[in-house]
Parts: sequence; structure tokens; C-alpha cells
Amino acid sequence: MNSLGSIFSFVSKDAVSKIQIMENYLKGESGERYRSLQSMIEYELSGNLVDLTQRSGHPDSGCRTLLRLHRALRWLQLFLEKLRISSEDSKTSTLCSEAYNDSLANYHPWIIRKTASVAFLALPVRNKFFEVMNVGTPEEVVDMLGEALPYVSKVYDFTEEQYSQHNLLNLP
Ligand SMILES: CCCCCCCCCCCCC/C=C/[C@@H](O)[C@H](COP(=O)(O)O)NC(=O)CCCCCCCCCCCCCCC
Repeated sequence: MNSLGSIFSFVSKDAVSKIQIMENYLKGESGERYRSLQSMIEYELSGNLVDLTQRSGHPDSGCRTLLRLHRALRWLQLFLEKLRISSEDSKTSTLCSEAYNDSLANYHPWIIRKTASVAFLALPVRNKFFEVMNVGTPEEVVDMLGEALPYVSKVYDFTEEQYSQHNLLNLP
């Protein structure tokens, strides 16, 4: 993200700060409870550590923080799949904004959606973008995506199932 330029820093900052929140839980005194998704959910729900209707006493619970990253993973999954099947003249910005509109955008207010749509226009063309990914030739990038995406789906589907079972998909 950082090698794509400063316009993307507002996106990476938010992702990094949310990852930091999760790492701090893992390093904290209840770290053991944060070793798996199931034990985190069980621990936070049974200890009333999750704001269920509005953000108040526990604005940065592990459950709500991970939910934001989970929604972002859906964007990443859609975007990488579009990249994988794209042709050489496909526009990265279009692929990226279609993926965004079908996922994260549904949870973002107008001002963020607008800023994101401007940022997407600054994405480099497909082959330049592949270079930035630093994986190898375009063919090698496509192969790598084909290998990686099933794992992304597995993580996404598992998390979705856990959150759905506990009715946590709309945490504020
Ligand atoms: C490579 C192109 C990158 C384009 C990134 C597309 C995602 C656009 C998202 C715009 C997010 C704007 C930042 C602010 C978000 C927050 O308001 C919002 C809500 O948080 P809150 O409930 O705590 O208030 N946060 C979120 O929804 C979480 C967003 C996290 C974005 C993570 C993006 C991860 C990027 C991973 C990049 C990997 C690139 C790989 C390329 C091969």
C-alpha cells in the first residue's frame, strides 16, 4: 500500500491501527483468549466486553475491530479475483472500485466513499500494479493469486460463519 503513494496512506493507517488493536489484545493479560476467533468471541461476549447496539463502553472490542478487517478482506477477495481474471488492458481502478462498491462501500459514509473513489483513480495500470506487488512476471502474479485466493476465501467464510452464528455481523 505504501509503495502506491501517499494517497493510500489514509487507508493503510486505519488498517494498521486496527491490526495494532488486535495485537495489543494478544499481547495483553487475556492474550490467551485472543488466540482463536471462537475463544475471543466467547470471552468478550461472556464478559460483556462488546458494544452490541451503539459504541459506548467498549468502542474498540476485538469483535468489532476484527469485523472491520473482515469486511475489508471481502473487498480484497473480490479485487484480487478480478485482477486474477483480468486482461492486460483492464483498468485496475475500475476493478478496485467495483470490488469496493460490492463490499466495504456498504458500510462507509458518503465522505469516505468519495475519498476512496478518488484514490482508486490514482492506481497504476494492471502491469505496473503487478510490478508493485513484487511477485514476478504477470503470469507468475496470476498463478500466485490462483493459489492464494482459496485461503482468503477459507478465512473469510469461516469468520462470516462465526459472526453470523453469534449475530455479530452488525456491531457498531
Ligand atoms: C490496493 C488498493 C487499495 C485500495 C484500498 C481499498 C479500500 C478502501 C477503503 C477505504 C477505507 C478508508 C479508511 C477509513 C475507514 C474507516 O472509517 C472504516 C470504519 O472504521 P471505524 O468503524 O473504526 O470508524 N474502516 C474500515 O472499514 C476498515 C478499512 C480497512 C481498509 C483495509 C484495506 C486493506 C488493504 C490491504 C491491501 C492489500 C493490497 C494488496 C494488493 C495486491
